[in-house]
Amino acid sequence: MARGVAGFLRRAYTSRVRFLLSTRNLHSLRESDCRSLVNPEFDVPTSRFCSDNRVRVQLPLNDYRFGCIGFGKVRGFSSTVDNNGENDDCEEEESVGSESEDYDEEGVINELGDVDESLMKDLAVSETDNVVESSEAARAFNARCHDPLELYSELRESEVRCKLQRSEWDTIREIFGYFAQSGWAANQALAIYIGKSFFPTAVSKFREFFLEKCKVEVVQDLVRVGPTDEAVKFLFPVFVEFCIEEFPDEIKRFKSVVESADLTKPATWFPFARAMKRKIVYHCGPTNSGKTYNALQRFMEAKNGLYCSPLRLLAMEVFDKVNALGIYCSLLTGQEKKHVPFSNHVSCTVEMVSTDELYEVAVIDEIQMMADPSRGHAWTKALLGLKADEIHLCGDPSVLEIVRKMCADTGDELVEEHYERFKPLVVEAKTLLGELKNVKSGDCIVAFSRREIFEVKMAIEKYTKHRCCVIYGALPPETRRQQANLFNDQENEYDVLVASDAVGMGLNLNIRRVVFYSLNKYNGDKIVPVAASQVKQIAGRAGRRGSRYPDGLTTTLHLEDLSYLIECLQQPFDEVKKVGLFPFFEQIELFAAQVPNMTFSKLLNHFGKHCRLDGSYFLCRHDHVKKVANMLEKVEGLSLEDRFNFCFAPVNIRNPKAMYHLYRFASTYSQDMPVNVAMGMPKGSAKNDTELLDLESRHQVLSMYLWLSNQFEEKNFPFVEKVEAMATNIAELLGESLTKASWKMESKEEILKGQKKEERGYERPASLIKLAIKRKEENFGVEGE
Ligand SMILES: Nc1ncnc2c1ncn2[C@@H]1O[C@H](COP(=O)(O)OP(=O)(O)OP(=O)(O)O)[C@@H](O)[C@H]1O
Ligand SMILES: [Mg+2]
Repeated sequence: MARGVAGFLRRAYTSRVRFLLSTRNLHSLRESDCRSLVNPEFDVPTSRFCSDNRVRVQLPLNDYRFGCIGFGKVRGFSSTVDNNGENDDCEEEESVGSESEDYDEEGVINELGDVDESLMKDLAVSETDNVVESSEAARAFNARCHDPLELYSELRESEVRCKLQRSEWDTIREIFGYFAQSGWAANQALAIYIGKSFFPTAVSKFREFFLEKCKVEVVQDLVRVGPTDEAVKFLFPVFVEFCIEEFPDEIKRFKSVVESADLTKPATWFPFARAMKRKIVYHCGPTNSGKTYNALQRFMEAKNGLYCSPLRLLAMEVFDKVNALGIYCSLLTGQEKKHVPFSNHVSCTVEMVSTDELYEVAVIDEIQMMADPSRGHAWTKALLGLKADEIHLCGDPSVLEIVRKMCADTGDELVEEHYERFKPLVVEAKTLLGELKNVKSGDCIVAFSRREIFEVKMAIEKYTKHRCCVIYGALPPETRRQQANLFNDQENEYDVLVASDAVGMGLNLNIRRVVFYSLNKYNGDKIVPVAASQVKQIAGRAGRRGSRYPDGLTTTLHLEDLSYLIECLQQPFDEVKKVGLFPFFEQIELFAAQVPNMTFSKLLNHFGKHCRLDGSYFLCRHDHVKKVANMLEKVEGLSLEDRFNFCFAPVNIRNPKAMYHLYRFASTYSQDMPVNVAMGMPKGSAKNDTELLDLESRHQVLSMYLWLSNQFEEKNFPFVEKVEAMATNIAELLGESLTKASWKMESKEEILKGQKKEERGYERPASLIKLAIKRKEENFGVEGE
């Protein structure tokens, strides 16, 4: 018995046939009636009469069909409808080879690729309530046997314009207005490749046509029904016929666009991986349970292997660790390629995964990142595309179910290994009672903004004997590593770490206790509570096996945050329903050919609007790519591929200096000239926050240059060595600056000096003291911007 979408399609379809039957008597039921349901011109069904006087409609192989906007694997079904149209007499059967069983209703997606619940609702309503039959006016209307197809033919041939009264005219206008607003009709129209953007135009032309040609009695019947769903459902088949005849070019164009934005069945994008018999081992468990350790054991045993890391820092950590154990291993990140002679092992960042090489063992760390809204596609691609006999996935249980599903799709063998934490993480109920002077040696204070991090560091160093190292996202990995080493090393006075969520993934640090300074975070748009999964990840840095403090503790600075911390730690992992995807350049190129003369940013928008995805996948966010694309619009002479590469360069779009340099790189490149960094070296370490920010952004520019040098030819980016040396020096200066940092953070006014208000993006939270007072007053209200 078909379930999910197939069943749903069948219900929707049967209901439609029933509707048709309810408007006609048996003797007038013809093949063309079925054609009004699904048009053969668009590869939809063939229909025929059976000898038992029943009409059988066979839906052939196609994914995008009338009556349902389902994409994907449903290969077809047949529906046999009894001539009296009654439910009990309805016989349904599934065509041979239907794959509908493993499909679910999530596969019903709209033009934007989201599940369209209104469609589901609409169709469910048409199934259960049979609106047509429930309405008096509609029944009378149907009784008059307006066959939509016949009506259409009549309208086409008619040359008389009927005379309408003012009130009739108004009602008809309302009916067409209602039609144009109908989500149901817009969704249904997609099946004949009338896109949502074209739908209103099509309806408006249809109205003109209808009013021009229609017979007065039909109009009067319609007026009686009024602007209702019944009227829409009656008019729709006529509209379909009209569109097919009137807009063949638009339909053809939209069909090509839709087909070229097809992201369904991503497993089939990697035929070599599909040809292999891969074994997937899922190391599934909470933080600090030995997942990565065990996967790496297998990696090191193999004759060749690939380790895919979520962070450059972690890729470096594995690179160092594995080489130290005598296994030659190279390093590959967007910015650096360190080839170790005779190495058969590679430690890389997940974005750098090559699906061309063959490996015995590959490790994909933090596999739950497949669900990351922006970067998820890199993990999905690695899992689907890696050519490795054995792939070890390390991650929490949130993606276990979807990995099972993906393995069933790819035909890979899945072995699950479940882990428990080495030691339970203990929550300290006392908290720091709002006083940073209560910090202890081995504490890691976690804050979610750069300003908070420095305020905490300054306060601790001013009021206690402790010294602090800092780790946050804008620091180069080399500096983060230097700070982590400084903190891990017991031979110095740096015994407290102040960090952002940049410490959250996989790192092994000598942390005794993780203290959340706050549990709110700016998400690029507004301030929101930190997600439970992230809280767990970060808290899981405390008490790592083999560290100085194998018993982990966690708590908050403020007592009022404690309950949220406990809630997060107790929450089971949410099951991930969808994982990220993003098109390859070749797919974008194919799509671009269908929509010529479109700017790159519009092209990406358009792709996002029209792409088709299976129910288990979502299209990753690419807002920052679009922002870069907009900026680079003025740069002429870049090929689509060049533009694609420049737009994906790692750049902080809120940093005008970095954006300026990216623009300059692209325009120099477009003139086929060697790209230079055109940036001097600072004289020494930073003496204040402005200088520190300057060092950070200089490093970001250099890092971007190195990344681009790996995407383009050497002749275009010839100064790699010089830039590498500069980047190393700046990372060192940053390290020095951080260890010496003791300046007062600048006020908001000072920071804003020379910067327009709207450019500053994130408004940093108030100072430590002000924030504490505010919190007490508000009793931990979540603040938005
Ligand atoms: N069998 C083992 N023998 C010795 N040390 C181990 C063993 N298993 C794990 N460790 C050590 O325990 C620490 C945590 O292990 P690991 O990094 O593998 O945890 P994890 O489950 O991957 O955590 P996370 O989810 O935070 O990445 C590491 O320092 C690792 O070297
Ligand atoms: Mg790990």
